[in-house]
Amino acid sequence: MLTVHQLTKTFPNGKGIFDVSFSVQKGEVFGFLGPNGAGKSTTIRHIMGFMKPDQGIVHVGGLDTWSAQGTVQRYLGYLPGEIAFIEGMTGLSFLTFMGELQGMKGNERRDELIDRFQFDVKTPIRKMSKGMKQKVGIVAAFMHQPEVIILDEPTSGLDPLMQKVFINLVLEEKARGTTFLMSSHSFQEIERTCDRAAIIKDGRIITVKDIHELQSMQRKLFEVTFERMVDADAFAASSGIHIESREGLRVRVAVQGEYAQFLAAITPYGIRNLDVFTQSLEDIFMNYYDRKGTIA
Ligand SMILES: Nc1ncnc2c1ncn2[C@@H]1O[C@H](COP(=O)(O)OP(=O)(O)OP(=O)(O)O)[C@@H](O)[C@H]1O
Repeated sequence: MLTVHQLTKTFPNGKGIFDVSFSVQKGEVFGFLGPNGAGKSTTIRHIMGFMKPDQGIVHVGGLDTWSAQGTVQRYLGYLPGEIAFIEGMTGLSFLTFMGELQGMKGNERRDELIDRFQFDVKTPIRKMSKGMKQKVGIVAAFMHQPEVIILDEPTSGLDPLMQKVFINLVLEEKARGTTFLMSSHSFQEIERTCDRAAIIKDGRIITVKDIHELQSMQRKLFEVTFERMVDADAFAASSGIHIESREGLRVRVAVQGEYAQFLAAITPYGIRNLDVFTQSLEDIFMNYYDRKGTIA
């Protein structure tokens, strides 16, 4: 449904994207990850047909997004990283304007989405918080029910409740066969929605991974606070457990998949508290990259 083939764009300062290739199947949710300045937005702007590549091509539904810009736009929904709203508009006047551009028939879906995301459409956009503006942008990307939706950091600025509403909306659209490309920093969002994810660093794709493979690479850090110092000492001396750090009664253990072994190792002792920290998605990829030292 979406093919990015050997896409290259070099800016005058030497930065840009280089030989970027991946494809997204119909009904697939594809995550696009990478640190700041990695090239996510530049790739997305090419996918949208806003920039002419130096080399390479982007196809959506078999059409070249640069040369067939006008036609392709009708199949696409887009949430930019930073939305440029037109001065003086309210949420509703912006959505009406966008609906007309998209040739949208009927406002039922739009109004249903406004209702779900719970915001006052009559508020002037310049008076809206970042989160409210983001909600307007999400409604604009989804309301015309496009076949392909491109989202640049969709949940930035949304509170946890609204992040859930968003995730459910993506899953619902995915079930209807909508194709997604989504840049994100949130593991939860990627884990709950994506089938595969690519990471880009310094303008180059490092790897494309199935989400289950990604989950199995994820390390969790358990922080165990023991009741007694003697227990903490005994646990810290157990074999097969990877101790990250220790401060008195508090021991931090890194666990990657071997949960049963970890649970068996703490069971004999009195535990005052147990906390768990999840390694960020970027850390996983960065570790993977550092370990391999080569492009996978
Ligand atoms: N129009 C431009 N002119 C010159 N350099 C640019 C231009 N647009 C982007 N860049 C540079 O290209 C690189 C990739 O930028 P891009 O905005 O695509 O990154 P990103 O992955 O979206 O980052 P972020 O997570 O911060 O949004 C950066 O080094 C950026 O400074």
